[in-house]
Amino acid sequence: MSQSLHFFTPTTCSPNFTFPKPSLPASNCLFSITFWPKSISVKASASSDSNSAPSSQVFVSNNGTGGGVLVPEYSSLAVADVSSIEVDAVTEAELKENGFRSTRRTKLVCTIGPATCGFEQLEALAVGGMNVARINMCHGTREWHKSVIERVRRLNEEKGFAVAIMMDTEGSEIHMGDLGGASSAKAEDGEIWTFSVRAFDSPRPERTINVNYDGFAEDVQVGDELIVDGGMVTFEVIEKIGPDVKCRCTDPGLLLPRANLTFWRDRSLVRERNAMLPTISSKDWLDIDFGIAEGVDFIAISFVKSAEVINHLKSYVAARSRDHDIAVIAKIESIDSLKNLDEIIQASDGAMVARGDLGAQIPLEQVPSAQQRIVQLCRQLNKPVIVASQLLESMIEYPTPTRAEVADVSEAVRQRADALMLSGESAMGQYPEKALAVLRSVSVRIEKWWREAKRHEATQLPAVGSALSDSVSEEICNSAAKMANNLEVDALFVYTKNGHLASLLSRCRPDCPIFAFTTTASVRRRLNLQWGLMPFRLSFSDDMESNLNKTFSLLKARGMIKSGDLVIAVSDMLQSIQVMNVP
Ligand SMILES: Nc1ncnc2c1ncn2[C@@H]1O[C@H](COP(=O)(O)OP(=O)(O)O)[C@@H](O)[C@H]1O
Ligand SMILES: C=C(OP(=O)(O)O)C(=O)O
Ligand SMILES: [K+]
Ligand SMILES: [Mg+2]
Repeated sequence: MSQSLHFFTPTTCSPNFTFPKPSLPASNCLFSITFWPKSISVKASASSDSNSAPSSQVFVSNNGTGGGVLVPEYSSLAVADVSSIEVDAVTEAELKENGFRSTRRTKLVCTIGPATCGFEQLEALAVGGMNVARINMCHGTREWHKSVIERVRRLNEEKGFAVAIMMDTEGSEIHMGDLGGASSAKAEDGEIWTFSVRAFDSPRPERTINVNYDGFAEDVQVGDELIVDGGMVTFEVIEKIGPDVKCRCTDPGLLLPRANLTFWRDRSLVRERNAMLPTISSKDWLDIDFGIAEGVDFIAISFVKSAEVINHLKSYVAARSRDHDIAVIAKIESIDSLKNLDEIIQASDGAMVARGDLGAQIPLEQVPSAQQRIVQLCRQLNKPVIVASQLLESMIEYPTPTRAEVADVSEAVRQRADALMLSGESAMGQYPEKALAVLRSVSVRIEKWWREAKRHEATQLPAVGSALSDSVSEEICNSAAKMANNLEVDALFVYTKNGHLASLLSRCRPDCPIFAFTTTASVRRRLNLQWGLMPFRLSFSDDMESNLNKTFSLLKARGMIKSGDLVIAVSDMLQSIQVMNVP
């Protein structure tokens, strides 16, 4: 026997629309609930017939201009063409082997570098759970990045993955040159190194470092502390000779190509000049044009200072990428981005807690509270959030993580961030797949622990949109997620064209996985960054009865669901909630 609950929202109907009586008995329908502007009426009906006789449904169009009655045909569980739903083999295997409950909800982003740029290496990462591949425009040539994008795309096409591409801009940060081809250089305690804006002949003279910022020698003062990569190596400025700045190493360590540089005076970051640099440099604009032309899914903007630059970029992108949306992610990695956090996140399509540079700009002990604040705010404003940098730093060199790293990953999962990111671990480390496996297993374990402990957060999610139709969507998703937890359903199904309803469900962080059905490959890839969403590509109609029957038969044919599984479905064509057992 199956059941269904319908929530209808006549408030968004045209004025002369009249509601027909539901024709009963409906196929899988035991209850229908209708939301009226001032009252709620509940109708109950029962059917012993579990064969799929369709029900009449009242639907309300999502733009609030129309409505009508759908009487689906008696077609339903016909032979399914199992190829007409796109899902990757990993999700499929995960569902078949472990069932709904144990699927991973936290998404994983891998930075692609020399260690992972080959097709087989990329495939291994996709099989290992990579949801988003990040290319960092600080490093490598555009041709190199183009080849990575092409390989990921081929992987998606040939193997059914929905790995999204995130392009990360260089930004106007001050950084070192590329060490003349060396993979690293060791700076020892007390050594004198020269930092200069002069380009050196190759081979690079010993203990010299090129700096990309012309104002460098002018800006630093004798006595300043020069911090490489947020503290991997520290120098003290001892002398300035024209364009050359002589520094003594005070904290030894490994210098990596293009490592970020900050300088501190009297224990605080010198940022006056930095604040004058543009967020998006001329080189970044060329990279952005490249990203648009290549059809990347996300553009992450480094060193965002204000919402203005996000709005500027979003309108630029919207005017140039007509055929598919590119989401703009704000990287929170500077003092200014923390100051203007609310407006920046409000303007963006998502955010990244870029702890690498953030930890070089604020005292390290303030990074955890900043992370928590950013993650919470993103959740409230319904924007996906990525926790990035040094999650498993030691795994660049070693095959197992430190206990402290596992605790850090657990904390990010416990905060219910949408995604975790690998940087050097996957770009140039010795154990990219092992690092990914650690993120995967820690995520699954902590998520399970959270559910078992029934730690549903008490936090009330504030309203996101202001229009009535937005509020209706939010209420539907909040209610559906709550019902899913209370009824312990196996899965939530969401049918969404632009992905909005899926993100609202994800925001509720329900106990069960969310199967998100969408019609385009680009929306499917974008949804792959969001917590708990399993994105499928499927063509569907405005007729929910036939959509559900089609989905059930396709998923059953692939062994991803079975008769009797309890499912709650919501859709953005028909603002309703339906509860049913898979027939
Ligand atoms: N496309 C690339 N080509 C060469 N090396 C790369 C590339 N992407 C990343 N790397 C290497 O991986 C390291 C970590 O990557 P990431 O965290 O993205 O950069 P960064 O250290 O500059 O913040 C980089 O420092 C660099 O050594
Ligand atoms: C993710 C970060 O940015 P990038 O790796 O580009 O410096 C960071 O600073 O933490
Ligand atoms: K970057
Ligand atoms: Mg950074």
